[in-house]
Amino acid sequence: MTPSQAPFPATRFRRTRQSAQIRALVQENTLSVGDLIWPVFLRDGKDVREPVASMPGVERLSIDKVVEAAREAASLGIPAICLFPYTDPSKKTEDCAEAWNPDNLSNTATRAIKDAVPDIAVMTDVALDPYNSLGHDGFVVDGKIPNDETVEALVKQTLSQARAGADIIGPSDMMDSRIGAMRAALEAEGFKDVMILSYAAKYASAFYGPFRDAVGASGALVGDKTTYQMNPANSDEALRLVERDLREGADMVMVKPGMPYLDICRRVKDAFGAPTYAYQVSGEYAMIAGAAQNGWIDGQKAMLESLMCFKRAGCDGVLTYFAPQVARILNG
Ligand SMILES: NCc1[nH]cc(CCC(=O)O)c1CC(=O)O
Repeated sequence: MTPSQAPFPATRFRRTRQSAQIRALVQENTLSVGDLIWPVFLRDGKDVREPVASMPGVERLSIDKVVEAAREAASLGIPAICLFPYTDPSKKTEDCAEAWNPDNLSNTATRAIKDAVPDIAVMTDVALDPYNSLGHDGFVVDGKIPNDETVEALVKQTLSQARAGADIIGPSDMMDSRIGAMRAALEAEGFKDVMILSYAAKYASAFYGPFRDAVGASGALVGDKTTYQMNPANSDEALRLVERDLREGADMVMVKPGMPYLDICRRVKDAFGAPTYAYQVSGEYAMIAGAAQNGWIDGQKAMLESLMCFKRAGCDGVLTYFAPQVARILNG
């Protein structure tokens, strides 16, 4: 499209900005509650709400509390909640077997939410890091992360989540070929309607720091994740990964982190037109919430602006820790 306009003064751009009513008429994008996926942190116990120090306003919730949270989210109109477990360190092992335990925290919470709150979609996380004593998303063998052995484990984890009732499976591990393997296993077990939202373009990012605190993986992690997560310098590679994952059967794709990667969101949406999501990650949340707490920015305005920008960049939706807060504002 080539924008065309008459020269000044026939064209005065400020004419279409002169009042709230006129600005509303020419607004190109909208943010709505239906765009939100709410990531929440789980922990064991009962009646527990435990603040996450590096994410002001975010708490780890025991299962009874997460059911309450899901009920509230559903009543606000939030379509999906995404579960991340804080695993007791005594359950973390090098073989990561807790990841596919049918009764692990994530699967137990999924069943509890699906029972009590049928009208919210449950998304789960596929990766070994919450269960790995070495903190990586895959197995660690001789200091390396073996791809194919890890994919076998991710498939077991996927099936345990589908059996627990997960609606959307979110592989965040960045192993090659996992989408195809997961899709085939889901199909073979009759889970034809279980969706896959692939973390297709996931970058090795410093913005995940507070999340690793929240799930207790910071202390455990040996080394970094640069042999499987993407180099922040790359953009063409993101398109190749998205194409690969769509061809393997992903229903939806994600770019992660969000705000520093809006150019990737736009390229992905333009190139494939697939349902495209961004993850406004823990460090992005912490920057806004932390600055707001100090009185350095208007937290509410910054939150709304940041989320609108994802829509402008072509995203169909956003995973954001701000979901309930923003839903309350949007609902008036
Ligand atoms: N499988 C790990 C995982 N899943 C979601 C996040 C980050 C989310 C956030 O920072 O909010 C991470 C962190 C990582 O890759 O180390």
